[in-house]
Amino acid sequence: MGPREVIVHPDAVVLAQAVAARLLTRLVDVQSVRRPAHVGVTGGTVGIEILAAVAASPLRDAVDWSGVHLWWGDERFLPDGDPERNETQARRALLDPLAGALPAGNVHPMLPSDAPGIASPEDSAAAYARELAAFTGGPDDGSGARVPAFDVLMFGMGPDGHVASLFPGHPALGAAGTSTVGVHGAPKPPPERVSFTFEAIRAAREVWVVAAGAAKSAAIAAALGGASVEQMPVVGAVGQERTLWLLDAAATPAA
Ligand SMILES: O=C1O[C@H](COP(=O)(O)O)[C@@H](O)[C@H](O)[C@H]1O
Repeated sequence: MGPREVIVHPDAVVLAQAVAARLLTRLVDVQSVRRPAHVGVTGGTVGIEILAAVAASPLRDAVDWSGVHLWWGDERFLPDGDPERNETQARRALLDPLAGALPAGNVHPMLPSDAPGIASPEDSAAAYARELAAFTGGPDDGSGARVPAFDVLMFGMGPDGHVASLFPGHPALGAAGTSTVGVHGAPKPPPERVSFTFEAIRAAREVWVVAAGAAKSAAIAAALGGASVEQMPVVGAVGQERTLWLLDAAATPAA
């Protein structure tokens, strides 16, 4: 695992455009050497702006979307189509514009609260763990965090330093031996969520943390200053090959 790289862009609009361009370039590069590519997208303000910027970019046609699988690092445990679901927002921002290019079978949302057989965040988490394991190749021995080797796993960060739906001091931080965890009592609504575990996150080739706005700068300062994962979960989001923190100037603490 390499050192964390911090890249600062002037404002949130440029940040979203730059991350979109970076993502599209990464996909083109990956597709020149292997297929399929696996990407984890994020919800949140800047996360959805990035997806909209991807949809609006002429570079999107440089990617063969039939060779890309899209996943989510966390989801709000709500009914299908709820406007607060990360999936619903991503469909509007990116998936609907890509319809026809990105096969429906390549899109892997976490199951909503009203899906058949899903009664709890744990049910949805378990279903997602099975879906992830099906894309790892090799036999499923039913143990551990079995995930595809994500080419990019992207996360927003809350003002409290949460990443995915792993919140400071929350029991889900310690989930082990599995790729996903059901979350109850999240301090940010809705309280019930489904999240990747740190084991799943740390298996990614590249982890990108994206944050914009002055409300994030105290958490960034604490994380860069050596806060623990328990205090600032974002510090636990580390990739195998690369960890990028992509910030705007307002989120960047003064040197
Ligand atoms: O609830 C969530 O929040 C975070 C960060 O959101 P932001 O609006 O402060 O950028 C997001 O990354 C996560 O996916 C989402 O579920």
